[in-house]
Amino acid sequence: MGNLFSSIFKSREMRILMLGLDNAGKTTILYKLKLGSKTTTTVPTVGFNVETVKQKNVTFAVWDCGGQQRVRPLWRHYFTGTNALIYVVDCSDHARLEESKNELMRVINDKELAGCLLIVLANKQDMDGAVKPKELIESFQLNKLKDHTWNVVPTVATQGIGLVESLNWISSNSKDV
Ligand SMILES: Nc1nc2c(ncn2[C@@H]2O[C@H](COP(=O)(O)OP(=O)(O)OP(=O)(O)O)[C@@H](O)[C@H]2O)c(=O)[nH]1
Ligand SMILES: [Mg+2]
Repeated sequence: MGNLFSSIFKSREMRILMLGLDNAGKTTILYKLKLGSKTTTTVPTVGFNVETVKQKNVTFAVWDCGGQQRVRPLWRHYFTGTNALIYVVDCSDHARLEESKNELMRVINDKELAGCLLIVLANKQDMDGAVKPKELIESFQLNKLKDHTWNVVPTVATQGIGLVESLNWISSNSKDV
């Protein structure tokens, strides 16, 4: 009985790594999740931000790394122990979709991220001509990913649309925590 009780009510902790090109909306997402309706302005991240976000019985430690090209080599230092990768894409930035895809493939195939969940946020859906999740799946060829459970969620970070749903998808699809 004690075990049953604790397995139902025990709070879980998950380590979340958030990556994506500069200007994708990562820091906006982090603080929207942390602060809710309060609006925040962001500056390009040099280094990282980390915040804990509680959602139901899960505590997410969300690591938001700067995406500028010169700081991308730092990403790998945050891989160890990651339960889920949130990869943020600016869907209005057609010119850099290919670059974004290439960075994702480089990262997700790293041994340190073997078996972690992948959720791709198709962000900036409020912008005219934004690439839709279906098109993103095709251009990123996500169906070729065999070693990761993945999902694509449409988001508008500035309005908080799609963010809590993304955390819920992560907690309900994680096996080992
Ligand atoms: N229209 C629109 N703008 C957004 C959205 N999400 C973020 N932005 C804007 O995009 C810009 C960049 O957002 P950040 O959150 O700083 O981007 P970042 O991914 O953290 O960038 P780096 O720290 O340089 O890696 C800001 O001006 C945000 O207000 C969105 O869903 N729609
Ligand atoms: Mg940032």
